[in-house]
Amino acid sequence: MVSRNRSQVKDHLGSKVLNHPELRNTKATEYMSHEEKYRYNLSRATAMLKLIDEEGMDVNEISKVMSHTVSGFTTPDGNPLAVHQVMFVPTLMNQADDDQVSRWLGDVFNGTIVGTYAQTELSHGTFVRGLRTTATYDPASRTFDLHTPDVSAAKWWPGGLGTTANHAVVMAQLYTDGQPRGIHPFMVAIRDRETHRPLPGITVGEIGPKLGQNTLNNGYLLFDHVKVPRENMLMRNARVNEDGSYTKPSHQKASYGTMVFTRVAIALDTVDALQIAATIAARYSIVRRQGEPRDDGQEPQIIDYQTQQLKVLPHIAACYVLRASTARLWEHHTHVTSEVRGGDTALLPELHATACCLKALVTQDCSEAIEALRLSCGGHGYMTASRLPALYAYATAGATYEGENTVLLLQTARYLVKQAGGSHAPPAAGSAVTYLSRPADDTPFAVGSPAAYVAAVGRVARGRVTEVAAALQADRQTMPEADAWNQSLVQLVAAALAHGRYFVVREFAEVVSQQSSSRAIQQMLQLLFSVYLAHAVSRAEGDFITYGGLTPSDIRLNRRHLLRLLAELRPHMIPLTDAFDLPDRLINSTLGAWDGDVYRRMFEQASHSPLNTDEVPASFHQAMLRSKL
Ligand SMILES: CC/C=C/C/C=C\C/C=C\C/C=C\C/C=C\C/C=C\CC/C=C/C(=O)SCCNC(=O)CCNC(=O)[C@H](O)C(C)(C)COP(=O)(O)OP(=O)(O)OC[C@H]1O[C@@H](n2cnc3c(N)ncnc32)[C@H](O)[C@@H]1OP(=O)(O)O
Ligand SMILES: Cc1cc2nc3c(=O)[nH]c(=O)nc-3n(C[C@H](O)[C@H](O)[C@H](O)COP(=O)(O)OP(=O)(O)OC[C@H]3O[C@@H](n4cnc5c(N)ncnc54)[C@H](O)[C@@H]3O)c2cc1C
Repeated sequence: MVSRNRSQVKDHLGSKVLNHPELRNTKATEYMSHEEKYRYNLSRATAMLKLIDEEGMDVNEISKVMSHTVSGFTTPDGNPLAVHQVMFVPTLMNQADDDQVSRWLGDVFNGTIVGTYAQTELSHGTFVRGLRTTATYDPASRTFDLHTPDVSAAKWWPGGLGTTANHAVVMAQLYTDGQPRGIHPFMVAIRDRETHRPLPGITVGEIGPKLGQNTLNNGYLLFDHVKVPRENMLMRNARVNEDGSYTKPSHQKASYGTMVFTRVAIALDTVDALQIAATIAARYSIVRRQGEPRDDGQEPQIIDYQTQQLKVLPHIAACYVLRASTARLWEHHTHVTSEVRGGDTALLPELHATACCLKALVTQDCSEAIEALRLSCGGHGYMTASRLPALYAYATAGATYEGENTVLLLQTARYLVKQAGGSHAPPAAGSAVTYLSRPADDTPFAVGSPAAYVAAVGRVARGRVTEVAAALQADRQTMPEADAWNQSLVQLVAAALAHGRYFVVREFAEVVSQQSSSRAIQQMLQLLFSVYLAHAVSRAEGDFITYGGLTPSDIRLNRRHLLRLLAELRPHMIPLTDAFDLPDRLINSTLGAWDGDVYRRMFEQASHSPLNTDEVPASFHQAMLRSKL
């Protein structure tokens, strides 16, 4: 399979990280101050960056060492250099022209330039066209004037901006020749390279605590008529010439390319967080015994409760299915990007539509799944030391950043309804939307046949898309476009998710059919796929009756089938999570260690509480006794 499926930690790079002299020794950060946590995470992030540079890693290797599996170990509270690595560097590589690349990349790679991607403003994140930071070109001085008109246009959120970056790619409204030209990227120095002080005209700082990822170092940034040389507009796509004349990009959304890349990376990466959570919950569900003793005199392992199996096992299947389909999306992105660089943008619209819906589907599924897995660990899952709260905080952030999920699903829906209505360029060979222009797959539904399930998932997607496309078309005859669109929003989102589900299951079906290494592996993949499919039907029974061709009796049969499959999967649960190849140091959970020694670990972590240092803490005298007086 694809490179991301190789062991991430037992290979050369993974073990380099785990055994690196500046990384191998970790500290518990729970009781550190905000500043101490930042310093700890930053120094580890810097060591990682040096390692990436020393090893000369390519993008696939970087994706492994930056993955949540590894970065949860290197930077447990959020990587202040993540946006530098995942967005700033790729933006320069893909949107700067060759001269600019040679001007900046040396300093980026030697660590002199540390950057961020500054797009979102206080009042605009989703609606990128509405950003209000301006970049006005003056041919006389050959400079852009970057300006923040008022506080609502302050940049707000960029990772690493708070106190780490000295440069930013700033997305701003370009004005040249007196004309607005839309959003363009500018390379802007924001802090002095030597002193790290903000440069004249720049106001910059950190935005404050968040649900999680507190050392991502998100920041704010305002410009007071900051002059930026003409050569600092990133010019691989659009250009502003010295006289102020403007050359359009080859694709109107070329400057959104970094967002597409990051959406693909997030989809791939959020599965890492799910794998960790699933491993923790699986191991804990074996160790934990509670309830009326059985014939053997022992209380039951909680995993033997049917309800617990439903809480845990489908998410293990999801790890396999989502990992494979997102890895294939990653490969597809690499292919389309090289075509776009060669000037052929034909595949870009569909890549954008697919990246949007997979990023949304995966972050939504994974954050819901991680929360279910956390609940499956009862009270102990609520403890920070279980790691489950932090994994949830990580996954749910992915539902908002890089395009809020509803908004992204609406982008996919826009593409799908155009395809269904024939108003878009026809899809290329191998496209994921050809099913919309073909008759529905009428393979009869049969419990136990993955192919029949996949066909039903396809009918749901097709039914959802064609129905909402027709409703939209009808409304357009009687009301303005924006009202017609708003009238269908909920159904559009459902259609895009259904399309995403179909994409995922078709990709996995192909992975299973291509797998040839052993019959046992083939059978296990089939079982995992069957669990995923039966669970997908059980989560959306109404859809499968309405559009998928299932009868109420099929639905009842599927419910029983799912529970039977879970019982079949249960003995394989530990090998299946062990196969994620996550050493204890990377899991970093009191509940999820390999040896299952949960209760000792819980006491051990409690011993670190500063409130346990003295038998009677000073606060007793300072607060409680005083309040009694
Ligand atoms: C060297 C490198 C190494 C690498 C590292 C490698 C790997 C990393 C691996 C692991 C790490 C993984 C994950 C990272 C983990 C953590 C990350 C850390 C922090 C997160 C950082 C977060 C950053 C951000 O959030 S940045 C801000 C993101 N903001 C958004 O996403 C805003 C969302 N809004 C939009 O994108 C747009 O407003 C819009 C919704 C798309 C609408 O745009 P617009 O109004 O301009 O367009 P229209 O809707 O009118 O559509 C017109 C037309 O354009 C088409 N379109 C739109 N976008 C695109 C596109 N991008 N590409 C192609 N086409 C596009 C649209 O479909 C319409 O087409 P039609 O007219 O034909 O219908
Ligand atoms: C942890 C984190 C890190 C981030 N890092 C960065 C970064 O490095 N750089 C950067 O530039 N930005 C960053 N962001 C900002 C992020 O990209 C935005 O927050 C995100 O794109 C969502 O935009 P918003 O905040 O404007 O949400 P809003 O758009 O205000 O969303 C609020 C609600 O409005 C709904 N809504 C909005 N528009 C529509 C619509 N057209 N149709 C239907 N519903 C709609 C949404 O669905 C949502 O329910 C980060 C955010 C977070 C949380």
